[in-house]
Parts: sequence; C-alpha cells; structure tokens
Amino acid sequence: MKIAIAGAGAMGSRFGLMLHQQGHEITLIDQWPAHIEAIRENGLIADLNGEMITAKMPIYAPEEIAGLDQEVDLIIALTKANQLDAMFNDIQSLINEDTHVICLLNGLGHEDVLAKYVKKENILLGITMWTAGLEGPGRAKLFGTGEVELENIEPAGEAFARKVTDIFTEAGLNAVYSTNVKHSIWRKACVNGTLNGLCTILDCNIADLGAQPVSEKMIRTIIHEFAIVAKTEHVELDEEEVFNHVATTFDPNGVGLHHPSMHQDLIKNNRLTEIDYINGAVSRKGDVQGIDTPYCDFLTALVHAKEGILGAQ
Ligand SMILES: NC(=O)C1=CN([C@@H]2O[C@H](COP(=O)(O)OP(=O)(O)OC[C@H]3O[C@@H](n4cnc5c(N)ncnc54)[C@H](OP(=O)(O)O)[C@@H]3O)[C@@H](O)[C@H]2O)C=CC1
Ligand SMILES: CC(C)(CO)C(=O)C(=O)O
Repeated sequence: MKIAIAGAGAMGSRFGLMLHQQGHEITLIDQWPAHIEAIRENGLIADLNGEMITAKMPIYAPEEIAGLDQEVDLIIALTKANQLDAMFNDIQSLINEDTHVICLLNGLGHEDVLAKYVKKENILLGITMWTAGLEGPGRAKLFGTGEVELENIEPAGEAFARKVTDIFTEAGLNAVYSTNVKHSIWRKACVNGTLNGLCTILDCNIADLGAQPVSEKMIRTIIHEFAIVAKTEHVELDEEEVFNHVATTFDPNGVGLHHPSMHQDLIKNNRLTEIDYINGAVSRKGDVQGIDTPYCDFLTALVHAKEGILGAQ
C-alpha cells in the first residue's frame, strides 16, 4: 500500500518504520528541517527494542508535497494536535477520492479538522498505546509494546478500516477493529489526561507517578471529570475500569519507564504541549454544559504556566 506519514516525529517514525519493514511504500512528511536532513543523509536510525535498524525512506517537508505529483492510499496522521490543520492544508495534493486518513493523535475533536480536507467516509479514527521517542534528528528510540484500536466514522469506511487493521497487525502493530472508537478515544483521553499533564508538572516517568500514594486520588478525580463530560456526548466510561486501565501503564516492564509525549515536548524539547486538546478540551466542554471540572482546569493552567516559565515554543 502507498502510505504517507503526516508527522514523522517519534510515533510517525515508529509506524513508518514498522510498515516499511512489512514492504509498504512509505513517504514520511515532517517539518523539522534537521530531521529531514538527517533522514535524507543517513536514513531513519532506530533503536527498536535494543536492535539498531537503519531504514531508507523518502522524507519531505509539507510544503514540498504539492510539487510531487503523487497520491497515496492511506495517510496516517501523527502530527502534534496544533500542527494537524496546517499539515493537511499543505498535503492536499496527496488526497484523491479513494485516499483514506487515519488519525492516531492523542486528544479530542481531530475529526472536525480532517473533515475540512477528506470526505467523512474516508476518515478513520484510532488510538494507540504504542510509545516512541526521538533521541535527536533522524534517531528514534522505540521500545516496549502496544496496540491500536481503529474504526471508520461513517459506515461506508468499514471495509477499508478492516483492511488497515489487517496491514497494521501484519506489521506487528497489534491492531483491532473497534465497534465503538468514540468510547476508546475518551478512554485513551483519560490515560493522557492523567499521565501526561501530571508527569510533566512533576517531571517524572509514568512508573514514578504511579508509585506515589497521593497519585491515585488525583487520577481518579480527573477520570471522574472526564466521565461526567463524556456522558454529555453519550459516551459511558466505567471509572473503575478506566482507572485500572491507567494503572496498567505504571509497570516498569511495560511503558512505566516512558516519559509521556507531553513531558518529551515541554521538559525535554521546550515545545508547547497538547494540553488544550486533552484536559483543556474537557474544561471547555464542561463550561458549555455547566459542569465543574476543577482538576482539569487547574492542570491545564499549571501546564500553561510551566510553558510560560520555560519560554516553550
Ligand atoms: N510519543 C509517544 O510515545 C506517543 C505520542 N502520541 C501522540 O502522537 C502524536 C505525535 O506525537 P509524537 O510522535 O510524540 O510527536 P513528536 O514531537 O515526536 O513529533 C511531532 C513533530 O514535532 C517536531 N519535533 C519533534 N521533536 C523536535 C525537536 N526536538 N525540535 C524541533 N522539532 C521537533 C517534528 O516536526 P515539526 O517541526 O513539525 O514540529 C515532529 O514531526 C501526538 O498527538 C502525541 O500525543 C500517542 C501515543 C504515544
Ligand atoms: C504512552 C502514553 C499512553 C502515555 O501517556 C501516551 O499516549 C503519550 O505518551 O502521549
């Protein structure tokens, strides 16, 4: 399959590499000039669970795409949330009537952005528990295991969504076809709404957060705020089940030693975060519905204050 990775940072590198190893024709797209230069010169260099791999894949900046005369079967969206709109604006020439897009970004509401560029029957939404980090331009560190859940947003997209499930699984990405991806997205948002902001403010990894006796109350309260807001969108979250799901990430032999992507953004790379698309989105939705979400409000404010103190860009 001809696949473009829109946002070939840490996670885009993982998906690009694993699908490339399975024989798919991958085009990476990213706007970090040093990353593009490094991959063009040396290939993508990845530490994949301790094995060093070099993969040669074409990589372009978004603004180079219009000049390519190329269309693809599938675009995997893995930008940061605040980059999604600009990326799709730049890469429209890749999209034809049959091109499907799968969005694997963390956070809520990305389908509204994608619908500006792709017909709804060609949009797939997903979540992933895979992790990834960049150690520098062109160098990815990929450890642990994970999975993907995905679904079409319109019934007409089901056959293609099932096909994507199969090719992801063949590539070792452990995909399952979901029959309620909206629920999965809210459930994953609870994982990010608890781990990402808290690990960022506390400057710790997931295992360290999980090991603190005071963490359980904070995590349960945030999950409760997500659950009452999700209910207004007809999504029923079982708070106990979601807490247990979040707690599975504390295991140092699983993803416990991972610093969530928000920590990588702000603490490691001094970049603005996705907080407005996670806890901030719940606060805004709560405001509209007249529901108080004090923990989400406070965590969003703390992360923004930290962005300001660190001069993140
Ligand atoms: N990392 C993870 O473990 C996980 C991430 N996710 C989600 O996947 C999506 C993509 O995240 P992720 O892959 O982590 O994003 P990255 O930060 O690795 O990549 C996003 C973009 O940021 C830029 N960038 C990254 N590092 C630097 C740097 N040091 N200096 C300058 N620019 C840099 C790159 O382009 P540009 O110049 O365009 O900014 C890149 O395309 C997000 O929605 C995230 O929440 C989901 C599960 C796990
Ligand atoms: C790995 C996980 C689940 C941790 O929060 C994630 O999605 C991220 O790092 O953004």
